[in-house]
Amino acid sequence: MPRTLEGQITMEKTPSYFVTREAPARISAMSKDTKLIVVVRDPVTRAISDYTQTLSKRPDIPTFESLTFKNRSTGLIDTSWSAIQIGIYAKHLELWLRHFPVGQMLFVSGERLISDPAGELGRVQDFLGLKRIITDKHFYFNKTKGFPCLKKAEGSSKPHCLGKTKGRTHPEIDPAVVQRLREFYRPFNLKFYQMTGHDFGWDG
Ligand SMILES: Nc1ncnc2c1ncn2[C@@H]1O[C@H](COP(=O)(O)OS(=O)(=O)O)[C@@H](OP(=O)(O)O)[C@H]1O
Repeated sequence: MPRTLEGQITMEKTPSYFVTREAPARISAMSKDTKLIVVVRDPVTRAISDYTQTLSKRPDIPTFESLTFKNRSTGLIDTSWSAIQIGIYAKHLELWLRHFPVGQMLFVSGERLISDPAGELGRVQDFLGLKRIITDKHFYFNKTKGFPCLKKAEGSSKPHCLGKTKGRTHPEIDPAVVQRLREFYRPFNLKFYQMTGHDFGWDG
């Protein structure tokens, strides 16, 4: 990490930190005052999104349905498959809470980041002790992309949407498999809501 002067904030983003066992101790050893921001979305949609990303690079992989189960007839989920394992947020969070107080972590809703980006970024700015510079007026909904985009990219006067790798169309998944995954995640989600003090609304 670069040196940070008084009045500056240094930010670092890596999707895998949250699920890397060594990360909490290492980050705490570097600076125990580090503020942590975690973006989470419905773990079922997350798993399908993860699969969609892999499929785009390796079109020959087995179906989502077959990778989900250790044994499809008994409904036993393969929790060693990373697309499934990453969504067990409560388990990952337990390891972080051994090193950081929960108040030093902000959990951003991936769903609200799409439905109300300015609102969710308002929470981020407050958490970081920043003025609310980014507001509703910075965003518009791009119908072609199907997502909110920036009216002006930084240092430019042109609108800016995220790239093609963000917001891909997901394949159709057998509804029974989706239902089984919802059942599987439910207790972990409820635990996660308790731990964070925030109901993300993934379980109806
Ligand atoms: N504004 C906007 N535009 C496009 N996409 C948006 C936006 N806000 C959130 N998202 C969601 O971000 C998802 C991709 O982010 P990732 O978490 O995969 O990114 S990363 O790999 O962790 O960097 C991506 O997931 P998929 O839809 O599954 O592709 C989007 O749903």
